[in-house]
Amino acid sequence: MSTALDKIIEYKKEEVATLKASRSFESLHSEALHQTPPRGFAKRMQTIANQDQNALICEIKRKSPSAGKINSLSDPTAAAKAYEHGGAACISVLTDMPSFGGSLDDMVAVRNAVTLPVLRKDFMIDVIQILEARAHGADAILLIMSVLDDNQAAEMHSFADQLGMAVLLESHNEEELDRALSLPSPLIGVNNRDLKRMVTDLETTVRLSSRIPSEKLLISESGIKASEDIAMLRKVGARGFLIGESLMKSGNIANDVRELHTTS
Ligand SMILES: O=P(O)(O)OC[C@@H](O)[C@@H](O)c1c[nH]c2ccccc12
Repeated sequence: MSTALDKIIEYKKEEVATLKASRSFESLHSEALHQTPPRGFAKRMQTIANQDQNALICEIKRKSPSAGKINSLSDPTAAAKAYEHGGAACISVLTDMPSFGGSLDDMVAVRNAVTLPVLRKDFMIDVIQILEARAHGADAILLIMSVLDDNQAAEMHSFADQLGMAVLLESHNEEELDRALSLPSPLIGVNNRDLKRMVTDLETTVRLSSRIPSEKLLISESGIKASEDIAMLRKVGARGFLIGESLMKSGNIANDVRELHTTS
């Protein structure tokens, strides 16, 4: 049976083919090299985590396969500024249009509106998407272990390294996590949401946490709504948190970010 994730990967392959047909690797590469330098995404996450505080990656998204419509968000920069004021470490912007209603234009606008490092959140299956991300100013990318084999993950990781970008490695089970841990990035995301079945369970972070060595930063992703969630996840060592839906639906984003940021 094909899952929501399978469908996304199918149209990503088409998007990549369209991109390759419209842009040469060389011209995109030169654009990427002429961009404003990357902001230190991993450094900022680690500095905050090392102070025993919560390093929040706050996310901009309009809709999702699991939640449906979240926020019509006529101006994503207003939310981004509120994230910054509330004390977010970094910002993630969904750039996938069909399933999440986002775009590279959103990401560019957000990055121009804040001083925080910005992650291009999309389904990366080819190095050209990383080049495209940097050419639009992205400071970091997400690599989802379940959609990449070891060779692809290693190749894409080192390509991002060469461009000076940070890499957030996402896993959802033991096998994916062990593969992520063998790569150099310190940013180890555990997605509490099963992208195949679209069910979310914070216990995923709890279960996988013991496998993560102390030199890596555990970032718990998805389904985080309240201070109690953060307090529980901190107990198993998480100091990084990726939060979207609950903040996008908040009536006072900056306040909510501040509360989550300072939860101990
Ligand atoms: O909106 P939430 O439940 O707070 O989750 C944010 C983020 O973790 C989620 O958007 C996400 C995590 N990994 C992904 C991969 C692709 C798309 C989306 C995601």
